[in-house]
Amino acid sequence: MQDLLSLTFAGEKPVISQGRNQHLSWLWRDEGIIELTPLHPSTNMALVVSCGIHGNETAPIEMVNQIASELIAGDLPLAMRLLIIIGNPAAMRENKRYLQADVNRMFGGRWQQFPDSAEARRALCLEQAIETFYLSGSHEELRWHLDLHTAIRGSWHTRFGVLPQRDKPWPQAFLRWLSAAGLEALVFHRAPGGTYTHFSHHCFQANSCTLELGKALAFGHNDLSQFSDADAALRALICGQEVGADASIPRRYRVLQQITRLSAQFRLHMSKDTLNFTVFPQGTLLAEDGETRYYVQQAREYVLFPNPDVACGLRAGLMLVEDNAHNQALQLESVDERQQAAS
Ligand SMILES: O=C(O)CCC(=O)N[C@@H](CCC(=O)O)C(=O)O
Ligand SMILES: [Zn+2]
Repeated sequence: MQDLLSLTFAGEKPVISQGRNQHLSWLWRDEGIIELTPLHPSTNMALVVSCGIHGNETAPIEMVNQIASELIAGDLPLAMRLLIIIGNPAAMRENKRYLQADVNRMFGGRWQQFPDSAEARRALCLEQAIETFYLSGSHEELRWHLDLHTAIRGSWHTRFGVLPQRDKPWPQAFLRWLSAAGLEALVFHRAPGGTYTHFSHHCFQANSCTLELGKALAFGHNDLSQFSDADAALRALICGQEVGADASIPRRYRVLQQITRLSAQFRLHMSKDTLNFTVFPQGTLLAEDGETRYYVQQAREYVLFPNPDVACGLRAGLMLVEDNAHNQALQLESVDERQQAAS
């Protein structure tokens, strides 16, 4: 089979839509969606790896495509059922985050608010792909979903994870894998949302994480060596190998407030160069929108995903606080120390 990315980019299906090698059988489920089934499973995990939910976030697409090619060629063993997804092929062809509306705000049925939109149809297709995949396994299967993205801006933490809202602690094995993937920070949402990881976690109890790997660049301009730990951890997971326990422990942040763009009057008081995880002191005016003003409430808050150009009603930024009381052995210096040193 021609590789997943080339076919998806060309809007084509493989001539033969299924096949097998000494390790696995594979099935082309839909545009950019391949299901792989091991002939000799060694774990009871069902793993979804998605990328390209935003069409211009190309580094994870390149990384996942390489792994998919090796699996299909029989060069990589497979330990578990695996669903590989390129999320928004139409936007990917145009090197755009989205064409009409952000697919990663549409999950959990929110796509119904966008009648006649191709991206709403894709969101429904992506929901159904996960549902079919998870529900076709046994009840005992351990479900994981890794949704690979890149950030629009540079970040004080180059690689980080964003976890959906959950009322109990995340399993240690999952957190250990996220550390092994080279994530410097983990951000914990405190409210439900329309992302793919919220959907897979809340509807199917998957261990789900949005991985942010560097900054969005066009195909061919990515330095994948920055993500070698994530690549190695993904390959180890897929092959059923344990990841090492010697990785640095990621710093933890939780979402304290969301800045929402309410109207055309919205003004974000940050420069285009403000990095993710930049710290702001208490009382700073962050944004205003008519009568509504957003201030830093706690002694210090860190901004994530500041973006004044989102559609009205959507997130224009998140404000975070550090949450590291439990972390006895943090090996990374805090971004405050690095920001002080840089100023
Ligand atoms: O850099 C940005 O502004 C956005 C990068 C991105 O696409 N992030 C995801 C995070 C999803 C989550 O909260 O889990 C998104 O905005 O959809
Ligand atoms: Zn993204």
